[in-house]
Amino acid sequence: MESRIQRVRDAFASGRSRPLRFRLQQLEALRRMVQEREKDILQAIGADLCKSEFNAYSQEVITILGELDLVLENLSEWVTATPAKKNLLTMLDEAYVQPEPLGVVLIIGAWNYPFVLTIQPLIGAIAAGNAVIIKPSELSEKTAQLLAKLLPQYLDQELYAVINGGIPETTELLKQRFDHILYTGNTAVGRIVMEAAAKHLTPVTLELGGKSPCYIDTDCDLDVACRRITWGKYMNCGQTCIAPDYVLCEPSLQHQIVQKIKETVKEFYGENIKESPDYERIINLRHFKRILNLLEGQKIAFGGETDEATRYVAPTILTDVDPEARVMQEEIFGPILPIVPVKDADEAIKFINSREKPLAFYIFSHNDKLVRRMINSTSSGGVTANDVIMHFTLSSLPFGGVGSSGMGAYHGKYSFDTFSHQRPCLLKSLKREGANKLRYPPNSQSKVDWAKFFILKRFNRGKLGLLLLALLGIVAAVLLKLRLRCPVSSDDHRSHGPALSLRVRPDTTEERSYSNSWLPLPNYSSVKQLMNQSF
Ligand SMILES: NC(=O)C1=CN([C@@H]2O[C@H](COP(=O)(O)OP(=O)(O)OC[C@H]3O[C@@H](n4cnc5c(N)ncnc54)[C@H](O)[C@@H]3O)[C@@H](O)[C@H]2O)C=CC1
Ligand SMILES: CCCCCCC(=O)O
Repeated sequence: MESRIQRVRDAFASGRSRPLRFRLQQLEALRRMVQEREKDILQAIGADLCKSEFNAYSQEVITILGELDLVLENLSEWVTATPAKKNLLTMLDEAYVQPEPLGVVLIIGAWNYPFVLTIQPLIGAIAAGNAVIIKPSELSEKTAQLLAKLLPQYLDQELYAVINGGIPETTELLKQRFDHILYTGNTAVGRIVMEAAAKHLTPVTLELGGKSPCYIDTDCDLDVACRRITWGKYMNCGQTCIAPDYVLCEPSLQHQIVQKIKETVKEFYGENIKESPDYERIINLRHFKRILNLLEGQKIAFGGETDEATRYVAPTILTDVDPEARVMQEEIFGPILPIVPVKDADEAIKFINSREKPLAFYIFSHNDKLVRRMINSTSSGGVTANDVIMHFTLSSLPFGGVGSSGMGAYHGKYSFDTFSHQRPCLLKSLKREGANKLRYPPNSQSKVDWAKFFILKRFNRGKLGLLLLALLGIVAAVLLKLRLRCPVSSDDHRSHGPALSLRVRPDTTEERSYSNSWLPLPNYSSVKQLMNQSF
């Protein structure tokens, strides 16, 4: 394993993952893979989770194709250095922030959406110019095998490697040094990952789980709310990290909610749910038994049927659930929806805040003020109001947890940022040494005054020189502003302005032409004179 990772590290050290052109090529190859091998991908997901091709496509493949389109369209902008604000001391220098790849990234995927949860972070890591070790979940075995077969056929084999295996292999993998680890899975293993990462001071993104609450207000269209909740709760047989875990509502709503969800389940999955191609199964026997245990001693208002042979658990609703019950202590990750009655929204807020911070929070209400109040009085990885799951699908939003539901975020530009180091660069010239005198010893009150002026923009009114300098500074700033606003002739070497002169892409680094001579400071020599007099 060590030598495998070393090969990936060597490939990264060769520098070939860095040029924008290369990154785009790899991402295009990945898109080709998804398009050309769509059938294989859908079949593997289907075999792992008993999922129809339609569902595998709309829950997983579509997300990846959308993410690839977005990244391919925007990457050239994201890799570009951003000019940074300067102060009086650095106004003649160049200051910019250049995103750079971190190095070798480890991506550990989970089984519940085995394709999207592995490939979506991979897209971000490639986009940011990294080399990647991909460790798919061993529980979604078919998808893991397919990824190990397909990715090397389309991507650079040395830079991107798939390592398959179970806990022993992952444990071994975690002993190695990486430059970033993105782990998706349960909170307990999240701790193991973070501990292993700490040994190498490796930064981590932890995409964990938790119990995502769903508050239903009395001022709400219950038909719509229950349809959306039914969709998000029973999709993938409840095995969705941001599924609404439980419902909080006033006692009077309980019965209606049960009725409406019951009707919707029939509408979605027909009379015989077991026969529905849209209803999945629990991933394995261990999880099946775990979910069964959660039902013990509970009031089942709907569903509750199970079949061990096929790992079927019917869409189920529990009512009047005691907050201390086991089903309210751990993430359910199955098709069971407990309803916990609360007096009102304030009690719901207290309830949520008394527990670990969840991955998602959902609120259904016509009352916009209440929606905002509940958002502002709670904390969670993400929020969707009047729907569930949907914030995951918007790649302009960062996706991730907070507190015990995780740390860091990804999706779209946020993935690029997660896998990049934002490198601050200040490029000075060896000239203009006079201006630097004030920071060299021996120090004096006069130098401190100058430093105050340059850095804090404060000056001692008693000192005429400084006052004059302040005026000059203002004149310089006004001139600078005017220059930025006014069009300049094309033969003027200063016509590019600061923003353009700083737009650098990784494969065109050699073309850097940031000239800092565009900055007008006609009074520089008088400033210098003044400074020299004063020191
Ligand atoms: N925040 C998010 O984006 C998501 C979070 N999740 C959370 O993941 C959980 C379900 O996934 P799991 O059953 O944990 O998935 P899992 O059993 O597939 O484990 C995830 C990964 O951790 C590795 N792993 C497992 N045990 C390990 C150990 N002892 N040491 C080292 N590595 C180990 C596995 O090899 C696998 O690649 C739920 O809590 C769910 O909420 C799931 C999907 C998305
Ligand atoms: C519609 C696709 C949702 C995927 C969400 C991934 C997860 O929450 O486990």
